[in-house]
Amino acid sequence: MSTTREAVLSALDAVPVRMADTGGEITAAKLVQGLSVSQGAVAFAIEVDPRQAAAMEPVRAAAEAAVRALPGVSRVSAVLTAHSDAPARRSSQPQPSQPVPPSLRAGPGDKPLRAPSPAPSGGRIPGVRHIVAVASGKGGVGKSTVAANLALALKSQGARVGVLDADVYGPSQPRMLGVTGRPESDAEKMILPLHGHGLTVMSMGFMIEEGQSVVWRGPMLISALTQMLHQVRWGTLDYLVVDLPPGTGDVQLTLSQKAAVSGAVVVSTPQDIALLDARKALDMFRKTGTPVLGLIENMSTYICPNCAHEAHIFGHGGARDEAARLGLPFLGELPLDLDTRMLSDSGAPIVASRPGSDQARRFLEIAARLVEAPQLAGG
Ligand SMILES: Nc1ncnc2c1ncn2[C@@H]1O[C@H](COP(=O)(O)OP(=O)(O)OP(=O)(O)O)[C@@H](O)[C@H]1O
Repeated sequence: MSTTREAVLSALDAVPVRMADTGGEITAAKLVQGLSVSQGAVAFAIEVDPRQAAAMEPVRAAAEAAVRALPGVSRVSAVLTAHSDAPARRSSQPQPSQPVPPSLRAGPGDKPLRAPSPAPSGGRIPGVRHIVAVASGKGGVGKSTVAANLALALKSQGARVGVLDADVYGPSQPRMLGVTGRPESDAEKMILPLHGHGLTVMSMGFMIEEGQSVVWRGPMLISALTQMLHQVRWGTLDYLVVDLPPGTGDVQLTLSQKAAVSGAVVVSTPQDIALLDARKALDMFRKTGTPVLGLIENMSTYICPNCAHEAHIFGHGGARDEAARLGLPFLGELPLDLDTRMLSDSGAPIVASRPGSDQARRFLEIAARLVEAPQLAGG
Protein backbone atom coordinates (compact mmCIF):
# COMPACT_ATOMS: atom_id res chain seq x y z
CA MET A 1 0.00 0.00 0.00
CA SER A 2 1.48 3.39 -0.92
CA THR A 3 1.56 6.33 1.42
CA THR A 4 -0.78 9.36 1.53
CA ARG A 5 -0.23 13.13 1.63
CA GLU A 6 -1.58 13.17 5.18
CA ALA A 7 0.95 10.56 6.32
CA VAL A 8 3.79 12.53 4.69
CA LEU A 9 2.69 15.82 6.27
CA SER A 10 2.36 14.18 9.65
CA ALA A 11 5.90 12.74 9.34
CA LEU A 12 7.17 16.21 8.43
CA ASP A 13 5.31 17.63 11.42
CA ALA A 14 7.70 15.64 13.60
CA VAL A 15 10.82 17.29 12.12
CA PRO A 16 11.71 20.34 14.26
CA VAL A 17 13.10 23.56 12.81
CA ARG A 18 14.49 26.14 15.22
CA MET A 19 13.83 29.83 14.43
CA ALA A 20 16.95 31.95 14.36
CA ASP A 21 15.52 35.19 15.76
CA THR A 22 12.89 34.11 18.32
CA GLY A 23 14.49 30.82 19.39
CA GLY A 24 11.05 29.25 18.92
CA GLU A 25 10.42 26.07 17.02
CA ILE A 26 8.23 25.20 14.04
CA THR A 27 8.12 21.97 12.05
CA ALA A 28 9.28 21.14 8.54
CA ALA A 29 5.61 20.60 7.52
CA LYS A 30 5.13 24.42 7.75
CA LEU A 31 7.84 25.03 5.14
CA VAL A 32 6.84 22.39 2.62
CA GLN A 33 5.96 23.46 -0.93
CA GLY A 34 4.82 21.51 -3.98
CA LEU A 35 4.27 18.19 -2.20
CA SER A 36 3.63 15.42 -4.68
CA VAL A 37 2.77 11.86 -3.61
CA SER A 38 2.30 9.31 -6.34
CA GLN A 39 2.54 5.52 -6.09
CA GLY A 40 5.08 5.59 -3.30
CA ALA A 41 7.20 8.36 -4.89
CA VAL A 42 7.28 11.50 -2.74
CA ALA A 43 8.74 14.84 -3.85
CA PHE A 44 8.66 18.17 -2.07
CA ALA A 45 10.57 21.39 -1.63
CA ILE A 46 11.38 23.09 1.67
CA GLU A 47 11.08 26.82 1.27
CA VAL A 48 13.81 28.67 3.08
CA ASP A 49 15.38 32.05 3.42
CA PRO A 50 18.15 32.05 0.81
CA ARG A 51 20.61 33.24 3.47
CA GLN A 52 19.84 30.14 5.55
CA ALA A 53 19.86 27.65 2.69
CA ALA A 54 23.20 25.99 3.38
CA ALA A 55 22.46 25.87 7.09
CA MET A 56 19.09 24.23 6.38
CA GLU A 57 20.66 21.20 4.73
CA PRO A 58 20.41 19.10 7.95
CA VAL A 59 16.67 19.92 8.11
CA ARG A 60 16.25 18.83 4.47
CA ALA A 61 18.10 15.58 5.20
CA ALA A 62 16.03 14.93 8.35
CA ALA A 63 12.77 15.61 6.47
CA GLU A 64 13.82 13.25 3.68
CA ALA A 65 14.74 10.52 6.18
CA ALA A 66 11.45 10.92 8.09
CA VAL A 67 9.43 10.47 4.91
CA ARG A 68 11.60 7.60 3.67
CA ALA A 69 10.87 5.73 6.92
CA LEU A 70 7.11 5.71 6.20
CA PRO A 71 5.64 2.42 5.06
CA GLY A 72 4.83 2.37 1.33
CA VAL A 73 7.42 5.01 0.36
CA SER A 74 9.74 3.85 -2.41
CA ARG A 75 11.44 7.13 -3.40
CA VAL A 76 11.90 10.53 -1.80
CA SER A 77 13.22 13.71 -3.36
CA ALA A 78 13.51 16.71 -1.03
CA VAL A 79 15.10 19.94 -2.24
CA LEU A 80 15.64 23.36 -0.71
CA THR A 81 14.07 26.22 -2.58
CA ALA A 82 13.33 29.93 -2.33
CA HIS A 83 10.48 31.58 -4.17
CA SER A 84 11.23 35.16 -5.13
CA ASP A 85 12.34 37.06 -2.04
CA ALA A 86 9.38 36.24 0.19
CA PRO A 87 11.17 34.13 2.78
CA ALA A 88 13.97 36.67 3.02
CA ARG A 89 11.45 39.21 4.28
CA ARG A 90 10.09 36.96 7.04
CA SER A 91 10.97 38.07 10.52
CA SER A 92 11.44 34.56 11.91
CA GLN A 93 14.24 32.74 10.19
CA PRO A 94 14.65 28.99 10.60
CA GLN A 95 17.92 27.77 11.99
CA PRO A 96 19.26 24.24 12.06
CA SER A 97 20.21 22.62 15.33
CA GLN A 98 23.40 21.11 13.85
CA PRO A 99 26.61 22.93 12.89
CA VAL A 100 27.10 23.69 9.20
CA PRO A 101 30.31 22.81 7.39
CA PRO A 102 32.12 26.08 6.63
CA SER A 103 32.48 25.09 2.99
CA LEU A 104 28.69 25.18 2.61
CA ARG A 105 28.09 28.50 4.32
CA ALA A 106 26.72 31.29 2.19
CA GLY A 107 28.39 34.66 2.08
CA PRO A 108 27.00 37.50 4.19
CA GLY A 109 23.72 38.97 2.94
CA ASP A 110 23.24 36.21 0.33
CA LYS A 111 26.12 37.57 -1.73
CA PRO A 112 27.71 34.91 -3.91
CA LEU A 113 31.06 33.73 -2.63
CA ARG A 114 33.79 35.40 -4.63
CA ALA A 115 37.01 33.56 -3.94
CA PRO A 116 37.44 29.83 -4.42
CA SER A 117 37.71 27.93 -1.14
CA PRO A 118 39.13 24.44 -0.80
CA ALA A 119 36.75 21.65 -1.83
CA PRO A 120 35.99 18.74 0.53
CA SER A 121 38.42 15.82 -0.03
CA GLY A 122 40.23 18.05 -2.51
CA GLY A 123 37.01 17.99 -4.55
CA ARG A 124 37.77 14.55 -5.94
CA ILE A 125 34.85 12.23 -6.58
CA PRO A 126 35.87 8.67 -5.70
CA GLY A 127 36.23 6.63 -8.89
CA VAL A 128 36.14 9.64 -11.24
CA ARG A 129 39.44 10.36 -13.01
CA HIS A 130 38.62 13.63 -14.73
CA ILE A 131 35.90 16.25 -14.47
CA VAL A 132 35.57 18.21 -17.70
CA ALA A 133 33.28 21.26 -17.70
CA VAL A 134 31.57 22.39 -20.89
CA ALA A 135 30.80 26.11 -20.73
CA SER A 136 29.66 29.02 -22.84
CA GLY A 137 29.52 32.76 -22.32
CA LYS A 138 25.93 33.01 -23.56
CA GLY A 139 22.92 30.75 -24.00
CA GLY A 140 21.82 28.99 -27.16
CA VAL A 141 25.26 28.46 -28.70
CA GLY A 142 24.93 24.67 -28.56
CA LYS A 143 26.81 23.95 -25.33
CA SER A 144 24.45 21.15 -24.24
CA THR A 145 24.52 19.62 -27.73
CA VAL A 146 28.31 19.68 -27.64
CA ALA A 147 28.41 18.26 -24.08
CA ALA A 148 26.17 15.30 -25.00
CA ASN A 149 27.98 14.48 -28.25
CA LEU A 150 31.42 15.03 -26.73
CA ALA A 151 30.54 12.59 -23.94
CA LEU A 152 29.42 10.03 -26.54
CA ALA A 153 32.56 10.61 -28.61
CA LEU A 154 34.74 9.99 -25.53
CA LYS A 155 32.73 6.84 -24.86
CA SER A 156 33.26 5.62 -28.39
CA GLN A 157 37.03 5.78 -27.69
CA GLY A 158 36.40 3.17 -25.01
CA ALA A 159 36.23 5.54 -22.03
CA ARG A 160 33.69 5.26 -19.22
CA VAL A 161 31.80 8.52 -19.24
CA GLY A 162 29.22 10.30 -17.10
CA VAL A 163 27.24 13.48 -17.77
CA LEU A 164 26.26 15.87 -15.01
CA ASP A 165 23.68 18.34 -16.25
CA ALA A 166 24.35 21.33 -14.03
CA ASP A 167 22.30 23.69 -16.19
CA VAL A 168 19.87 24.31 -13.35
CA TYR A 169 17.95 27.00 -15.22
CA GLY A 170 17.24 24.85 -18.28
CA PRO A 171 18.36 21.25 -17.85
CA SER A 172 18.32 19.74 -21.35
CA GLN A 173 20.34 16.52 -21.02
CA PRO A 174 17.31 14.35 -20.08
CA ARG A 175 15.74 15.35 -23.41
CA MET A 176 18.97 15.22 -25.43
CA LEU A 177 20.01 11.82 -24.09
CA GLY A 178 16.45 10.47 -23.96
CA VAL A 179 16.71 9.69 -20.24
CA THR A 180 13.68 10.19 -18.01
CA GLY A 181 12.61 9.06 -14.54
CA ARG A 182 13.46 9.88 -10.97
CA PRO A 183 16.71 8.62 -9.48
CA GLU A 184 16.38 6.35 -6.44
CA SER A 185 18.74 6.39 -3.51
CA ASP A 186 20.48 3.46 -1.86
CA ALA A 187 20.72 2.40 1.78
CA GLU A 188 23.55 4.89 2.36
CA LYS A 189 21.40 7.69 0.95
CA MET A 190 23.54 8.05 -2.13
CA ILE A 191 21.59 8.99 -5.27
CA LEU A 192 21.65 6.35 -8.00
CA PRO A 193 22.15 8.03 -11.39
CA LEU A 194 20.27 7.02 -14.54
CA HIS A 195 21.78 5.68 -17.77
CA GLY A 196 21.35 6.48 -21.46
CA HIS A 197 23.36 5.57 -24.58
CA GLY A 198 25.93 3.92 -22.31
CA LEU A 199 26.47 7.12 -20.30
CA THR A 200 25.87 7.58 -16.56
CA VAL A 201 23.57 10.59 -16.28
CA MET A 202 22.46 12.91 -13.49
CA SER A 203 20.46 16.07 -14.07
CA MET A 204 18.60 18.63 -12.05
CA GLY A 205 15.86 17.92 -14.58
CA PHE A 206 15.28 14.54 -12.89
CA MET A 207 14.44 16.29 -9.63
CA ILE A 208 11.85 18.74 -10.89
CA GLU A 209 8.66 18.14 -12.84
CA GLU A 210 8.88 18.98 -16.54
CA GLY A 211 7.62 22.49 -17.17
CA GLN A 212 7.98 23.40 -13.48
CA SER A 213 9.99 26.53 -12.79
CA VAL A 214 12.29 26.66 -9.82
CA VAL A 215 13.66 29.89 -8.46
CA TRP A 216 17.17 29.17 -7.34
CA ARG A 217 19.32 31.47 -5.34
CA GLY A 218 23.04 31.24 -4.84
CA PRO A 219 23.08 29.13 -1.65
CA MET A 220 20.48 26.72 -3.04
CA LEU A 221 22.53 26.24 -6.16
CA ILE A 222 25.60 25.53 -4.05
CA SER A 223 23.69 22.91 -2.05
CA ALA A 224 22.11 21.27 -5.11
CA LEU A 225 25.32 21.16 -7.14
CA THR A 226 27.35 19.86 -4.21
CA GLN A 227 24.81 17.05 -3.81
CA MET A 228 24.92 16.20 -7.49
CA LEU A 229 28.70 16.02 -7.38
CA HIS A 230 29.34 14.26 -4.11
CA GLN A 231 26.15 12.37 -3.20
CA VAL A 232 25.69 10.48 -6.45
CA ARG A 233 27.00 6.95 -7.04
CA TRP A 234 28.98 7.88 -10.12
CA GLY A 235 30.89 4.59 -10.11
CA THR A 236 34.14 4.29 -12.04
CA LEU A 237 34.41 6.95 -14.73
CA ASP A 238 37.26 8.16 -16.91
CA TYR A 239 35.43 11.42 -17.61
CA LEU A 240 32.56 13.22 -15.96
CA VAL A 241 31.36 15.82 -18.46
CA VAL A 242 29.61 18.71 -16.70
CA ASP A 243 27.13 20.73 -18.77
CA LEU A 244 27.24 24.16 -17.11
CA PRO A 245 24.58 26.86 -17.39
CA PRO A 246 25.51 29.67 -19.78
CA GLY A 247 27.37 32.66 -18.40
CA THR A 248 29.52 33.25 -15.38
CA GLY A 249 27.53 32.71 -12.21
CA ASP A 250 27.24 30.79 -8.96
CA VAL A 251 27.18 27.33 -10.55
CA GLN A 252 30.46 27.90 -12.39
CA LEU A 253 32.06 29.29 -9.27
CA THR A 254 30.72 26.48 -7.09
CA LEU A 255 32.00 23.81 -9.45
CA SER A 256 35.50 25.24 -9.22
CA GLN A 257 35.20 25.38 -5.42
CA LYS A 258 33.63 21.98 -4.76
CA ALA A 259 35.17 19.78 -7.42
CA ALA A 260 38.63 18.96 -8.69
CA VAL A 261 37.92 20.06 -12.26
CA SER A 262 40.60 18.91 -14.71
CA GLY A 263 39.62 21.65 -17.13
CA ALA A 264 36.92 23.41 -19.11
CA VAL A 265 35.94 23.48 -22.76
CA VAL A 266 34.36 26.72 -23.98
CA VAL A 267 31.80 26.62 -26.80
CA SER A 268 31.10 29.71 -28.88
CA THR A 269 29.44 30.64 -32.14
CA PRO A 270 31.57 32.79 -34.45
CA GLN A 271 29.67 36.09 -34.01
CA ASP A 272 31.56 38.89 -32.31
CA ILE A 273 28.91 39.18 -29.63
CA ALA A 274 29.15 35.49 -28.70
CA LEU A 275 32.92 35.75 -28.68
CA LEU A 276 32.73 38.76 -26.40
CA ASP A 277 30.74 36.62 -23.93
CA ALA A 278 33.10 33.67 -24.43
CA ARG A 279 35.95 35.98 -23.38
CA LYS A 280 34.12 36.62 -20.08
CA ALA A 281 33.83 32.85 -19.52
CA LEU A 282 37.53 32.43 -20.26
CA ASP A 283 38.36 35.23 -17.85
CA MET A 284 36.25 33.56 -15.12
CA PHE A 285 38.12 30.27 -15.56
CA ARG A 286 41.43 32.15 -15.36
CA LYS A 287 40.31 33.78 -12.09
CA THR A 288 39.15 30.49 -10.57
CA GLY A 289 42.34 28.73 -11.65
CA THR A 290 40.49 26.24 -13.90
CA PRO A 291 42.59 25.24 -16.93
CA VAL A 292 40.90 25.88 -20.28
CA LEU A 293 41.35 22.73 -22.38
CA GLY A 294 40.23 24.39 -25.57
CA LEU A 295 37.65 26.32 -27.61
CA ILE A 296 35.02 24.86 -29.95
CA GLU A 297 33.29 26.88 -32.65
CA ASN A 298 29.69 25.69 -33.11
CA MET A 299 27.28 26.69 -35.89
CA SER A 300 30.46 27.65 -37.69
CA THR A 301 29.23 27.40 -41.27
CA TYR A 302 26.18 26.18 -43.14
CA ILE A 303 26.81 23.48 -45.71
CA CYS A 304 23.89 23.16 -48.16
CA PRO A 305 22.75 19.51 -48.15
CA ASN A 306 21.78 19.82 -51.85
CA CYS A 307 24.75 21.52 -53.50
CA ALA A 308 27.37 21.34 -50.68
CA HIS A 309 27.89 25.12 -50.90
CA GLU A 310 29.37 26.41 -47.66
CA ALA A 311 27.87 29.66 -46.36
CA HIS A 312 29.33 31.60 -43.42
CA ILE A 313 26.06 32.76 -41.89
CA PHE A 314 27.46 33.98 -38.58
CA GLY A 315 30.93 34.76 -39.87
CA HIS A 316 33.54 32.06 -39.50
CA GLY A 317 36.78 31.37 -37.70
CA GLY A 318 36.29 33.81 -34.81
CA ALA A 319 36.80 31.17 -32.11
CA ARG A 320 39.89 29.77 -33.87
CA ASP A 321 41.38 33.28 -34.03
CA GLU A 322 40.49 33.91 -30.39
CA ALA A 323 42.13 30.64 -29.33
CA ALA A 324 45.28 31.55 -31.28
CA ARG A 325 45.31 35.03 -29.72
CA LEU A 326 45.09 33.57 -26.21
CA GLY A 327 47.44 30.66 -26.87
CA LEU A 328 44.69 28.11 -26.14
CA PRO A 329 44.03 24.90 -28.10
CA PHE A 330 41.36 25.15 -30.78
CA LEU A 331 39.51 21.84 -30.68
CA GLY A 332 37.42 22.13 -33.86
CA GLU A 333 34.46 23.61 -35.63
CA LEU A 334 30.98 22.20 -36.12
CA PRO A 335 28.73 23.40 -38.96
CA LEU A 336 25.04 24.14 -38.56
CA ASP A 337 23.42 20.84 -39.33
CA LEU A 338 19.75 19.92 -39.41
CA ASP A 339 20.34 16.30 -38.31
CA THR A 340 22.36 17.49 -35.32
CA ARG A 341 19.43 19.57 -34.16
CA MET A 342 16.71 17.05 -34.85
CA LEU A 343 18.56 14.10 -33.35
CA SER A 344 19.68 15.99 -30.24
CA ASP A 345 16.22 17.31 -29.66
CA SER A 346 14.74 13.81 -29.97
CA GLY A 347 17.00 12.02 -27.51
CA ALA A 348 19.42 10.33 -29.92
CA PRO A 349 22.48 12.58 -30.39
CA ILE A 350 24.19 12.34 -33.76
CA VAL A 351 27.34 10.60 -32.46
CA ALA A 352 25.17 7.75 -31.15
CA SER A 353 22.62 7.56 -33.93
CA ARG A 354 24.67 8.49 -37.06
CA PRO A 355 28.25 7.65 -36.10
CA GLY A 356 29.35 7.60 -39.76
CA SER A 357 28.13 11.15 -40.52
CA ASP A 358 30.48 14.05 -41.17
CA GLN A 359 29.23 15.84 -38.04
CA ALA A 360 29.81 12.77 -35.83
CA ARG A 361 33.33 12.48 -37.30
CA ARG A 362 33.97 16.09 -36.26
CA PHE A 363 32.89 15.32 -32.69
CA LEU A 364 35.19 12.28 -32.63
CA GLU A 365 38.10 14.44 -33.83
CA ILE A 366 37.33 17.05 -31.17
CA ALA A 367 37.30 14.32 -28.48
CA ALA A 368 40.61 12.95 -29.79
CA ARG A 369 42.20 16.43 -29.56
CA LEU A 370 40.68 17.02 -26.13
CA VAL A 371 42.20 13.92 -24.51
CA GLU A 372 45.64 15.05 -25.69
CA ALA A 373 45.45 17.91 -23.16
CA PRO A 374 48.21 17.43 -20.58
CA GLN A 375 45.63 17.89 -17.80
CA LEU A 376 43.80 14.76 -19.01
CA ALA A 377 46.87 12.64 -19.60
CA GLY A 378 47.45 11.56 -16.01
CA GLY A 379 45.25 10.82 -13.03
N1 LIG B 1 25.68 22.49 -34.90
C1 LIG B 1 24.36 22.61 -34.77
N2 LIG B 1 23.55 22.55 -35.87
C2 LIG B 1 22.20 22.69 -35.77
N3 LIG B 1 21.55 22.90 -34.61
C3 LIG B 1 22.30 22.97 -33.50
C4 LIG B 1 23.73 22.82 -33.50
N4 LIG B 1 24.17 22.94 -32.22
C5 LIG B 1 23.07 23.12 -31.45
N5 LIG B 1 21.96 23.14 -32.21
C6 LIG B 1 20.57 23.35 -31.76
O1 LIG B 1 20.50 24.66 -31.18
C7 LIG B 1 19.61 24.66 -30.07
C8 LIG B 1 20.36 25.16 -28.82
O2 LIG B 1 21.36 24.20 -28.51
P1 LIG B 1 21.73 23.83 -26.99
O3 LIG B 1 20.51 23.62 -26.19
O4 LIG B 1 22.75 22.77 -27.08
O5 LIG B 1 22.39 25.22 -26.61
P2 LIG B 1 22.93 25.71 -25.18
O6 LIG B 1 24.08 26.59 -25.47
O7 LIG B 1 23.15 24.54 -24.29
O8 LIG B 1 21.70 26.53 -24.69
P3 LIG B 1 21.27 26.92 -23.19
O9 LIG B 1 22.45 26.72 -22.31
O10 LIG B 1 20.85 28.35 -23.32
O11 LIG B 1 20.13 25.99 -22.85
C9 LIG B 1 19.10 23.23 -29.92
O12 LIG B 1 17.86 23.11 -30.56
C10 LIG B 1 20.14 22.39 -30.67
O13 LIG B 1 19.61 21.20 -31.22
